[in-house]
Amino acid sequence: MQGILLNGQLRLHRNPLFENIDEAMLLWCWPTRLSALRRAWLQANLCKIQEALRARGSDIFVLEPEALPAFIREHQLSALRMASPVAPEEKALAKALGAELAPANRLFDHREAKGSFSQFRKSLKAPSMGRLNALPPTTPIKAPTLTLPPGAFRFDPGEDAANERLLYFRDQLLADYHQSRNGLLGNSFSSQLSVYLGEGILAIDHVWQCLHSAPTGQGRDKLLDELLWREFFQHWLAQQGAKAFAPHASTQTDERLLAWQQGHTGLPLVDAAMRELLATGYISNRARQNVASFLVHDLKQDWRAGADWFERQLLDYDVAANWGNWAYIAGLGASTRPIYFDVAWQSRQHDREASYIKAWLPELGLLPADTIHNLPWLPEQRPEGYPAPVGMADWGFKASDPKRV
Ligand SMILES: Cc1cc2nc3c(=O)[nH]c(=O)nc-3n(C[C@H](O)[C@H](O)[C@H](O)COP(=O)(O)OP(=O)(O)OC[C@H]3O[C@@H](n4cnc5c(N)ncnc54)[C@H](O)[C@@H]3O)c2cc1C
Repeated sequence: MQGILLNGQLRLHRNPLFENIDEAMLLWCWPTRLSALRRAWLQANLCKIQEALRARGSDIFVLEPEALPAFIREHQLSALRMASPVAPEEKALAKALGAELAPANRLFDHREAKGSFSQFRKSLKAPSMGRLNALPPTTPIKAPTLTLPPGAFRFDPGEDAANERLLYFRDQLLADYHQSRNGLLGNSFSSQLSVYLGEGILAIDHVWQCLHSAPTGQGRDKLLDELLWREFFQHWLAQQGAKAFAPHASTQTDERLLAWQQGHTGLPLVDAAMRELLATGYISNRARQNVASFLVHDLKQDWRAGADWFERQLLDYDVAANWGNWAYIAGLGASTRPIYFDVAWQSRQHDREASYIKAWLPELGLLPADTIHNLPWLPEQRPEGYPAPVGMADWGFKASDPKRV
């Protein structure tokens, strides 16, 4: 019998891994680097899919990665099918296991992504829509029952919840997305579909088709563009291979990395975002850009330490989107010019009333928004318990090297 590894394609519907297979052992392997929160989120999604698979006479075996070879031997699996990987580590694993590769959660097969995003975008025609409605194969042996982790998540787990969010976003939020997308606080400023796309709980072609079917407008066009950014990084990483993880000029990390990770840098926007990330496993794109730029360009820490931290924390972790965006900001990726986010300016621009900052940093609750944004503070303005800034490259930015945003 064959084995099917569901990593990256963790869903029942439109799953190319199920094509032309009636009986198979369905497997899923834990990633190696992840926080307790991300593990719990994945476990909640695995519980959902196990329930749905069992209702169809199938099941899922969840394994630690080192147990996979023994499992294959023990159950005498004749072959292993998995989604075509993009990152070198997963490619090596697929090769070692002699896996048969099925399409990954992408809109296009191999595309050139060597130049800029706009060049990539211009080269695209309409994405190919899979017409897959293969049923999951039956699994003859019952797997251990997975237990739902305690506690609630910011997002509802499972394929049904993912589809509900997709439709809600299309019908209620998409039209204004071009205006709301730089928001920081709440669940309405963007689609928040990344938490379902990361592990393939939603099929990307289904998402594309669904959002494309909405009335045309700036919100819809901007969102479709973002899906192409996702696509761009997938192809970029596949082409870069190990080069995508190359060190920067700075390979240092020091105690400021820990201050950044824990949200104790003394820069309110950065601290709010990093504490939100720790608490919920998700932050907005605007927040990600700011904290990444701050770590690399202001704190001069090794960009890979930041990407590695995000890898562990993000519920929506995606190897290509994460490492691709980090490299991009560091100036090592698709853009060779580093991108510098002026956190003080960004903070005023995107959190005018400081409501995001105050939501995550209650110790700043009594400070007027103007004071919060007027950085650097005088020592007497800093509330007790809130740290002094651990560093900012240049409070009054000179128009020198990195591109300022
Ligand atoms: C440093 C850094 C690390 C990131 N790490 C990840 C990651 O691990 N996983 C991840 O999915 N995204 C990552 N992103 C991209 C982006 O921040 C998230 O996709 C987005 O914030 C998720 O929220 P959303 O689904 O509401 O996005 P929306 O704004 O609603 O966008 C819709 C979808 O488009 C795609 N998308 C949007 N922006 C980008 C982008 N810049 N790059 C690639 N795809 C994009 C995502 O699939 C997203 O779900 C990262 C960005 C930065 C700057």
